[in-house]
Amino acid sequence: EEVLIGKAELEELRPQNGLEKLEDKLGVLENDLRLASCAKSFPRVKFRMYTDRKRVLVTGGAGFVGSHLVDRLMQDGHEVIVVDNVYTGRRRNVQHWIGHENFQLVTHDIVNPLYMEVEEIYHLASPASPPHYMSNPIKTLKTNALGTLNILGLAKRVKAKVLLASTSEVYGDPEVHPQPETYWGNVNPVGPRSCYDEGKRIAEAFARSYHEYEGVDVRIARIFNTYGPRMHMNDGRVVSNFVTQALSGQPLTVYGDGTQTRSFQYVSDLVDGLLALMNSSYTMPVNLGNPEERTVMDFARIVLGMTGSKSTIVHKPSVEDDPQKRRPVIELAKQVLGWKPKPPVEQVEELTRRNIERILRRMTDVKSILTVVLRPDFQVLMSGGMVWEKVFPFFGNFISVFIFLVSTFIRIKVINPYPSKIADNGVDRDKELYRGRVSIEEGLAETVQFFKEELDRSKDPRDHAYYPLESEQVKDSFHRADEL
Ligand SMILES: O=c1ccn([C@@H]2O[C@H](COP(=O)(O)OP(=O)(O)O[C@H]3OC[C@@H](O)[C@H](O)[C@H]3O)[C@@H](O)[C@H]2O)c(=O)[nH]1
Repeated sequence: EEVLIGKAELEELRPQNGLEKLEDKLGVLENDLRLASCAKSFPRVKFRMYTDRKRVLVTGGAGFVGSHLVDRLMQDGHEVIVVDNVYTGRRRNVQHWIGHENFQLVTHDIVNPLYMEVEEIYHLASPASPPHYMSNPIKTLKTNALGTLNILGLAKRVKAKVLLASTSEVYGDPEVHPQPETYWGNVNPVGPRSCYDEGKRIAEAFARSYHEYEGVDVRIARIFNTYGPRMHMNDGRVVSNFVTQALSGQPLTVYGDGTQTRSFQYVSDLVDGLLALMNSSYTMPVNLGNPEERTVMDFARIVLGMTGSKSTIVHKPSVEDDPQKRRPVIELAKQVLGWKPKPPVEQVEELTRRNIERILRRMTDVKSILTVVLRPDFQVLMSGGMVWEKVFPFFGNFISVFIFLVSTFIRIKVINPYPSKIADNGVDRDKELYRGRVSIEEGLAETVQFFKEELDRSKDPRDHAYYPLESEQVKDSFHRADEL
């Protein structure tokens, strides 16, 4: 009987025990869930062992070019330290990495020395837009001269490789066209642009001297006009000005007669070039730019066409010392880096290689065929008719042309003309990273979409985006902060 009672009691206890355990477990799960919902989700990064992971400093990493470079380094699994005074750069450009264990944002002005242990330095810090760098020429000179000195000093101490972001402006208003690296340039040393072009020229001279006399491993990139998402709306350069003006119905401001030329490269091409240069062993200057040259007037028309804007074009007085033509010779980059901006055909080949098998595998029923054919990259494939020729050897080309036309129409009219955009649900953080585009039109489409979102955001009173150049008081005190 005793045994029986014992059993009964045990039976009574068992479910209760089980329930308690279950409750405990639920509690733990609940907590996990709460933590998970608070936790920030980051774009995916490659995993690297610490032996294989580099510590990389990017000065100016919160800026337009810097932040795209940071994206690539982070995605590649490296540790990235951004040093930026967030003067013309913005926290928002790297917001999607803040809190990531591989990422650190340090607010610091490189005019003052800095001490940290790093293996590679991309030295991009400097205002780059003419109205910005002219707004305080002394500050611009100090950033490029003292700032570069500080960075080279740091590189020397910690034996880091350092890449200097120089500029096509070292060629001044060129008398040689297009410009090879061997051209010494035509710069006015006392003109309004001298703070920037002479600033960059002294930075190059510092870099070369540190290389020759101190053995610092240097790289020098002469960057030509670059555009893309994350340029600031009030940046003042031609791309951001024209696109913002076109989108808000303002007249496009062409300085002078608009016959001056520039060659525009999309930012992802530049990032490819910077990474290739760092990984090379070439220590002399290398041009990085897209040799496709256009007049400013042509560019205004392209922007009007792209945006479908009814804006007019007005002419403003020409800018003093404005270079009249600019186009890079990129033979050196091709030769020593194996780099050139990606032309459409190369991208198509790449897409073809990567996608053709996957696409064929997926086409099993009507729904899956539709899902696939509405993808923009698939449409690129379709135009060649390669896939359909494989499926239906005789009608292949007709089918491909038909599908291409219909799907392009649906994508543009019904779905979204700019498909790979920032995710608005905050789940797919990968989409915050901008991808390379296949032509100036597509690059511009990405840029236009970005500015559309910026314009909407700027109307939202909850947007606290802080931009020093827009506040007179901050601007003034900022300029005086390191007065000599
Ligand atoms: O609203 C505008 C802005 C600019 N422009 C013109 O468009 C051309 C391009 O001007 P941007 O201000 O975009 O750039 P710039 O080519 O003068 O300088 C650039 O050169 C290379 C980079 O290294 C530098 O960061 C950047 O200063 C100039 O001829 C300028 O006069 C306009 O016609 N209208």
